[in-house]
Amino acid sequence: MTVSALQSSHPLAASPRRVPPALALTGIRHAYGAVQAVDGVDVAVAPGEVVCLLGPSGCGKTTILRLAAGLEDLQEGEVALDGQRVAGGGTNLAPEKRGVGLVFQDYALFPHLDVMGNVIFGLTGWPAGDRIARGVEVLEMVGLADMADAFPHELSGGQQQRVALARALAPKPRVVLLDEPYSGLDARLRDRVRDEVLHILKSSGSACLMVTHDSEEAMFMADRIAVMRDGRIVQQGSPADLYCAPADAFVAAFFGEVNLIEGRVQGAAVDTLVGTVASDGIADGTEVSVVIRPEGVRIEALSEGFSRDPCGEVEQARLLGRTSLVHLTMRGEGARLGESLHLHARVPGVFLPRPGTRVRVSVDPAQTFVFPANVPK
Ligand SMILES: Nc1ncnc2c1ncn2[C@@H]1O[C@H](COP(=O)(O)OP(=O)(O)OP(=O)(O)O)[C@@H](O)[C@H]1O
Repeated sequence: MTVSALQSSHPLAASPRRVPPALALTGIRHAYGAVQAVDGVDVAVAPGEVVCLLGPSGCGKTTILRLAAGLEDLQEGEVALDGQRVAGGGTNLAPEKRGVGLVFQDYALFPHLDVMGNVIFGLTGWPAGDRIARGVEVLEMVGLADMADAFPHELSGGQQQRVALARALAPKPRVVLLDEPYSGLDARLRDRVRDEVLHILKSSGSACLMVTHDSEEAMFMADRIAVMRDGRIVQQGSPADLYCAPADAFVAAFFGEVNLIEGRVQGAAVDTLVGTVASDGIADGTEVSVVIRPEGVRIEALSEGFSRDPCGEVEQARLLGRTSLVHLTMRGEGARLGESLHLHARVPGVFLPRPGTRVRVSVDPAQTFVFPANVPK
C-alpha cells in the first residue's frame, strides 16, 4: 500500500481536527479619547507559534497586547484563547483568569516579595517542592539563580525585567505576551536571554505574541511578523516574506536603513543614476520610489578609467564590525548632468576604499524594490 493510500484510508485522515489558534484577536478597534490607537486588527497565534508585532512608537502594539491580556477593556472586536471567547460580545474575563503569561514594561514586581517569591507567585496548586524547583529552573534560565533572595529594589532595571520574564514563564502558560521584554538588557545579555527564551518557548509549546520596534529582534524571535503603522497591520508573513517581498517602502525601510530614489516609470523600468531598474506591473508615467538595500549595492574598484556600469566616488568608508559601510556619490552625465545621488553600500568584511576613489556601482535586483510613490496610507 502506498503512503498516500494509507493516509487516505486512515480513519483520522478523513477529518483532520482543526486546532483553534492559541490566541485570536479579531476586528479589534480601540480609542483613547480622540486617539484611534488600534484601527481594525486581526491577528492570530497558533499553538507553539511566536508572532511579533513590529512597528514604530505609538502605532498601537502595546494596546493590542493589553487588550489580549485583559488589562484594557475591549471596545470593539473579540479576543479568544484556544477557541474560547474571553473578551467581546458581552464577555470580559479578568486578566488573572485568562492564564496568560505577561511581561510588560510597566508590569511591576511585588516589592515585598524576594526574587524567588515573585517568580513562584503564580504557581498556585503546585506541590511546594515543585514550585521551588521550577523557580530555580527559570531563574537559571534568565541568569539570576544567585539572586533568589534579593528584593526588587536591590536589582537593576534589567535584572527586574529578567525576573518578570521568569515569573511569566514559570507556570508554563499556553500563551505568553511579551512587550519589549529585552529592552532593559545590554546587548550581550540580550542576545543570550532572547536565545534562551526562544528555546524555552519552543520546547514548552507556549504560543507567544511579542511586541518590538526592533526588526532584527523580530526576525530572530518570530515565526511570523505583523508590521504595524497607525493602528493597522500593513503586512503579515514570515520574516523571509517580509524581507524579500515587502508590501511598500515603509515595510522595506523597517528592516534596516535603505537607499530611496524617486523616479518615474517609462517602458516598465525606472532610469536612475545607479542604472535601470525593472518596474513590472506599474503603469508608465507613475511616480515611484525605488528602494535599494545597502547590502544590494555592489561596488568594485575601477582598474581602468572606463566602465559600462555607472561609476561613483567614495565619500567615506567605515568599518562596522562584520560589514563595512561605504558612502558614495553618483553624478549624472549627459542629459542628467548636474544631478547627484548619495548612496550607502554595505559590504561584507573590511572594505575601506579611500575618499575620492572611483568605483563601479551596480545593484542586486533581489534587494531592489519599486513602489508607487504617494500611495495613501
Ligand atoms: N492610556 C492612554 N491614554 C491615552 N492615550 C494612550 C494611552 N495609551 C496609549 N495611548 C496612545 O495610543 C497610541 C498607541 O499607543 P501604544 O502604546 O499602543 O503604541 P506602541 O506602538 O506600543 O508604542 P511604543 O512602542 O512607544 O510603546 C499612541 O498614540 C499613544 O499615545
